[in-house]
Order: sequence, then structure tokens, then C-alpha cells
Amino acid sequence: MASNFKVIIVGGGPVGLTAAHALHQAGIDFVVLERRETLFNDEGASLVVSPPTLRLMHQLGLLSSVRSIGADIQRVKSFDLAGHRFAHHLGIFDAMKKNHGAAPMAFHRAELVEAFHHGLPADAKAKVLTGKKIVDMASDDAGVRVTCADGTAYSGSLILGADGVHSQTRRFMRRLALAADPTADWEPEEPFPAEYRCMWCSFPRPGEAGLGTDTQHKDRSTMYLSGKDRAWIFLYEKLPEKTAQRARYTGKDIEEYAAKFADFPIDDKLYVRDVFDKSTAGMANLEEGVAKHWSWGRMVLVGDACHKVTPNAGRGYNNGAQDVVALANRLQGALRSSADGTLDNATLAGLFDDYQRTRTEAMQSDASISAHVTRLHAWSNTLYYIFARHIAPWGFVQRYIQNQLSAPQIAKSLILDYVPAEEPLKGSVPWEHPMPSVPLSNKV
Ligand SMILES: Cc1cc2nc3c(=O)[nH]c(=O)nc-3n(C[C@H](O)[C@H](O)[C@H](O)COP(=O)(O)OP(=O)(O)OC[C@H]3O[C@@H](n4cnc5c(N)ncnc54)[C@H](O)[C@@H]3O)c2cc1C
Repeated sequence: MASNFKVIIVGGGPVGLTAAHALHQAGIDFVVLERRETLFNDEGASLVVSPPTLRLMHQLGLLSSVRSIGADIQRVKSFDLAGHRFAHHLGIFDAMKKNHGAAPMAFHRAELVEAFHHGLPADAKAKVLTGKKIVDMASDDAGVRVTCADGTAYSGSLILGADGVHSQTRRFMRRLALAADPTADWEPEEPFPAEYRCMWCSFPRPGEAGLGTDTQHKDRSTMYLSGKDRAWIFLYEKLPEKTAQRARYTGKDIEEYAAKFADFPIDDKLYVRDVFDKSTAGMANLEEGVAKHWSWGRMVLVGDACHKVTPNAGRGYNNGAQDVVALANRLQGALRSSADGTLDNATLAGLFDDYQRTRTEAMQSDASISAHVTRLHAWSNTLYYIFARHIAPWGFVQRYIQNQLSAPQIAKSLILDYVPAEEPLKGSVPWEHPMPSVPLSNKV
């Protein structure tokens, strides 16, 4: 049955483009509307991708190309402010490699987004539009309509909000929900408070590839990571008070902030002052939280728009990719059994509730790990200090975390159930969702 269904993806970031690939594989029509003029702004940050996302990339035909631009994380060191190295793990992810067939891989964000775009076939690439800032949205029983700042408008069956932590889709959903029912229990427009902030920048790799370091200190900490050609620093600080107010930092703020960290060591003989590059720097408050509502009407959220974690543990994009899989599987399944290739509001509401329930459960553990890692590095209280400084440095603790805590979660990760592929990652822990081997009617 040919589908009359069209998804409007708001946001051409890593999650929006992952959604474009997943929908393309399902044969579901889509358009990506990205507000920026270019998709590959070199904004400095890295993205560390975990084994479940590497598996998904294999399904999307991207794994071999992205592997050539990434680096496995091999070694992790921890320092204090005086430069004393109190932890050194060579082969830090050996247990994960043994369990799941791969270690986490570090990428330059702009390069990864470019690889996602490059990997789309020409007809799908033509559906990714830039310079399309969404300024209005409507959703009713018949479909959706979005209006862009340049005056153009797009109609479809569903709005998929992949527009990040300050999501306009989330804002419009809230506005429309409250207009329909002023008593609806809806959270504030900016639902995620921040307790920490972070500045990041990138520069040519100064030493070995695949090195991660952290420098821990009370309420202030740094991380360093090296990829294939580039490396990155992340400078974290506890905010004077928790706030849900969106912060916008200027170039001057960034330079003053970086100056406070100039003497932080980032490796045995390397300091923040040696590598800081204001031309690639960005800075933001680190919001944390999981939204209460992930959908309304024919609008649904994925990625940072519906859950935001601190970046220390590298879980943000990886969870956004899992959202895309969970949602795409449900949409593809529902459209396959739809007689006329459409889905009504009631069907979508049931599908969205099921999607949110599944993903919220899975998110809890990663949100908690991310929050703990940030507070461990910032010695946020005595217990965190003792664990970070005296317990975590032991190799058996890292192996325990990977074998006992991470492995069961990673094994549960989702893959597209309509894209047959060879299993690319083989380890000793079986995947709960094996790669589909049969070409199940994979076009709706
Ligand atoms: C310093 C740092 C390091 C990180 N490291 C990692 C890591 O190692 N691993 C990991 O998994 N995660 C990491 N994260 C988190 C990760 O960056 C996010 O989880 C991820 O980028 C979320 O992707 P997204 O597509 O949902 O949102 P975004 O990346 O925010 O993209 C949203 C897109 O929507 C567009 N947009 C916004 N509003 C509109 C509008 N009105 N109209 C049209 N388009 C719009 C934006 O321009 C943007 O392109 C890190 C985050 C930071 C800050």
C-alpha cells in the first residue's frame, strides 16, 4: 500500500538527520527543515558514539564511512588541579569491546553530521532544506502545517521535533495543548533546569588519538578528548544557583571563562592555556531533565527536545538515536497495517504514548549516570569526592561498571526492525534485539 504519510522533521542536527535516514529506509516521505544556512557549522564539540548507535549506523549504510573519521577511545587518565595523575586506564573500554564488539568512538560533531547528510541518497538529500527557521505550527485531525521565517509553509501528516533543548516544537505543542484545554497539566516553556555550565572548543589533535582525560576539582572540572584528527576540551563549572533561564554567552564571556581554567592540566604536560581556541568555542548551561509530555496531536519530540543530560558521559545523541529507532519502528509498523496509508489522531496518540513510555524507562539510567559523572568530576559532596578520587580509579571498578551496570542496558538497545543487515558487532553479551535477517516488507 503506497503511503500518503509525510513527516516534517524540524531540525537538521544529528538526531534530525538520523530520523531522515530511518524514514527513508522505511519508505516514509519526509522533509527536514533546518533553521541554519549550513548543516555543518564547525561549532567545536565532539560526539562520542556508543556501540548501539554504531549498529544503527551499520543498518543505515553509514558505518564504514563514519569509522574512517572517528577514533576508538583507548585510554583515560584523571588529574587533580596540581597535575597529579591519580588514575590511568589503558584499554579503558576493553570490557565493553569484549561484551558488545566495539568501544565508544569519538567524532567531530560537524564531520559526523556531514557524513549523515552525505550518506543520504540524492532524492532524500533533496528533502533536507536549510535556512528554514520554523516560526509557527498547527496540528489538527487532518494533518500539520509549519510556517518558516522566510514565509514558506509546509504541510504533512506529522511534525517530528528534533530541534534541540530549546525546542520550538515543544513550545508550540504546549501552546496548542493549553489553548485546547487551559487546565491541562503542562510544564513550563523551558522545563529543564541547569546546575552546571560548560564551554567547549576544538583544535588539531596535539597527541595520541583516542585519549580521554578529566581534571577534577571542587565545582570546576575539565575533560579532554582526542579523535582522529581533532581534539576537544570541555570546561565545566557549577552555576551560582540552579536556573531554568536560558543563558546566552558572548565571545567576551567565553574568553573570561576560559581564562579561569588556563592552568588546568589536560594531560601530563598540556594545559588549557596551550590549546584554547576561541574561534571554535561554544558555551551553554547544561540543562538536565526528561520532559513530561513528548507529544500532542500530530506532534512528537525526539532527542534533546524531550530529554537533556549533561555531556560528561556522552549519552545525549546516543539516546536521541534510540528515540528515532523506537518511533520509526512504530510508525513503520502502523503504516504497514494501515489500509489507506494514513494514521488517524487516535492511532498516533496510542503510538506516541507507547513510544514515550518505552524510551522514558530506558532514559532513566542514562540520565542518572550522566548526572553522577558530572558531580563526581566536580566533587559535588564528600561521597562524590571519595568515590571519584579513591574508588573509581581502580581498574576493577571500571570493569564492574562496564560488565554489571552498562552491559545489561546496552544489550537492550533497539535497532530498526524493518532494515535487514548482517550483525556488525559481535561480543559475548547477546543483543536482545538481533538484526532482522529477513527483508520484512520494509517499504510502507
Ligand atoms: C559539549 C557537548 C558535548 C557533547 N558530547 C556528546 C557525546 O559525546 N555523545 C553524545 O551522545 N552526546 C553528546 N552531547 C549531546 C549532544 O550534542 C546532543 O544530545 C545532540 O546534539 C542532540 O541532538 P538533536 O539533534 O536532538 O539537537 P541539536 O543538536 O541541538 O540540533 C537541533 C537542530 O535543530 C535546529 N533548530 C532549532 N530550532 C529550530 C527551528 N525553530 N527551526 C528549524 N530548525 C531549528 C538547530 O539549528 C539544530 O541544527 C554533547 C553536548 C555538548 C554540549
